[in-house]
Amino acid sequence: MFRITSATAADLFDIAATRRIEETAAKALPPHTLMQRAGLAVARFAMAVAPHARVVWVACGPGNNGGDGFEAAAQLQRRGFRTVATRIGDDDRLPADAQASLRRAREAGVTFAEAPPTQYELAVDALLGIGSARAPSGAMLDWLRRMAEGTAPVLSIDTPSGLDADTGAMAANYLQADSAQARRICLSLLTLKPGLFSAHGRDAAGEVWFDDLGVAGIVDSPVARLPGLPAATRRHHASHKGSYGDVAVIGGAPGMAGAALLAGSAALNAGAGRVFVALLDPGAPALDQLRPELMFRRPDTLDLSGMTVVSGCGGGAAVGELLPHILQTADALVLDADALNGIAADPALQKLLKARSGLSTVLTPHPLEAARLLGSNTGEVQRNRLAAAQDLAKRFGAIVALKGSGTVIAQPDGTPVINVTGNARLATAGTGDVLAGMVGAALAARLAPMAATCEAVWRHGDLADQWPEEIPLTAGALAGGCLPVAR
Ligand SMILES: NC(=O)C1=CN([C@@H]2O[C@H](COP(=O)(O)OP(=O)(O)OC[C@H]3O[C@@H](n4cnc5c(N)ncnc54)[C@H](OP(=O)(O)O)[C@@H]3O)[C@@H](O)[C@H]2O)[C@@H](O)CC1
Ligand SMILES: [K+]
Repeated sequence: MFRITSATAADLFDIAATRRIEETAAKALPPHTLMQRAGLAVARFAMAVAPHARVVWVACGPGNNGGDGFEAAAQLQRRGFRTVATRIGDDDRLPADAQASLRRAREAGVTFAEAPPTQYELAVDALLGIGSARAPSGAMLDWLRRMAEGTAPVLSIDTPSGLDADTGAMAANYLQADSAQARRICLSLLTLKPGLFSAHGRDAAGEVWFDDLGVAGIVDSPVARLPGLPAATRRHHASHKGSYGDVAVIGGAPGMAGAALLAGSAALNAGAGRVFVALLDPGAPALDQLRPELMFRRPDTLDLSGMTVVSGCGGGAAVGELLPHILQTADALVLDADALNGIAADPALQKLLKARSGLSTVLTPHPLEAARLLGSNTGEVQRNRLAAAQDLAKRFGAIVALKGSGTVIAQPDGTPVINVTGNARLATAGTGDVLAGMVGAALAARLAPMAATCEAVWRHGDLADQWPEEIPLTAGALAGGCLPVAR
């Protein structure tokens, strides 16, 4: 059993694969073994989370997730914890494994109650796991709300109830209330699921822990993976600024120069050899006094053929006119914000983007920009972030970093990555420009496009995670805090 952190590299399996893995493992073991292991793992974990609990409330659902709950309740009761179970569902409709665990809970002396205890020190959510089929309602929803709004920690078995383990979508968001305050922990069993790390998954699951139930040697294909720590890249002593590449930031229409400067300064701090800034505002000053290293050029004077171009960044509609040239000549390319909107609105630009397939091209849309490129809407994108990012990557032959809670990095072929660094403090203007600049620097340093994007996204989120609480996180400060890709 271990905790998932930003350093964890791991495969993620969808519900279908998890069921296949469970079936194969169950066949190789005596009946009921997996559920007993699951219940024991949960009970041990519960004791570590709340060692002094006088009452543990276990809310059990009508399927095998509820079975894991009965089993955990039995184990806790046997270890001297007063355990109160509330349950949804009829005895005779329970799956066989769950029926066996229900009997064991009764034999162990677990208290079965109609309503939750008024006082408890730990709540165990065993209502729904990967079999969640619709929005929780009635007593189930009441209990989930009560847990979320209580002060005792909530331990979700396998998945938070009602969460789609494939997508992280929540059919009924019982966490939306401002009163939701409980510490949340999820113990994922057998496999780690992508929905725990994307969309609503992060908020619903809280801390994620994993127990493989002793089932090793999984042969199924993962649907995504957690990337783990970026590989450390060393700078050779005999290197020069040319070794780390040129980045050209093209953006900054009138009134938006700041976006381009943020991307430029992030690229510089992230280690690019030289950074050129081509502002689309003819009246913009040709020097940043605070960053004299940034070299200002007119967009039409830059030879993009040997450069990594970062485009978008406050480019407004003006960037659209330059995009045909950029798409056809940039050596490596990061497209963000206005560049993506320009492409979404123009089939000719889409054709030019597709024609770059095989070259280094990275798109960094937020969900609305992704929706425009896909011709769908934000709700649709958020309902299945993995699928949306993969669809975009395939459609345009590019690496796609779909930003948001659990940024998804997809490639045209190959397993996508879900990034686990970052937090809501990044939800402020300009942080996307900083990310685009960081990706640009990583591409300019000749990292492969997928690795460059994963690394930049990880570092960008990690900066926010390490940010001191008492210091405001602004995009400018974030750009200033970037560390070089290679050190
Ligand atoms: N077998 C084993 O040994 C092991 C099993 N494991 C555990 O099993 C879990 C998967 O079990 P599962 O397949 O039974 O699904 P589960 O999540 O319990 O729910 C299905 C039930 O809920 C019902 N239902 C659905 N939505 C509902 C709603 N909104 N409101 C009310 N009811 C709703 C649905 O009813 P129906 O849709 O048929 O009407 C059905 O009755 C997995 O997550 C893990 O915890 C692992 O520990 C490994 C060992
Ligand atoms: K659960």
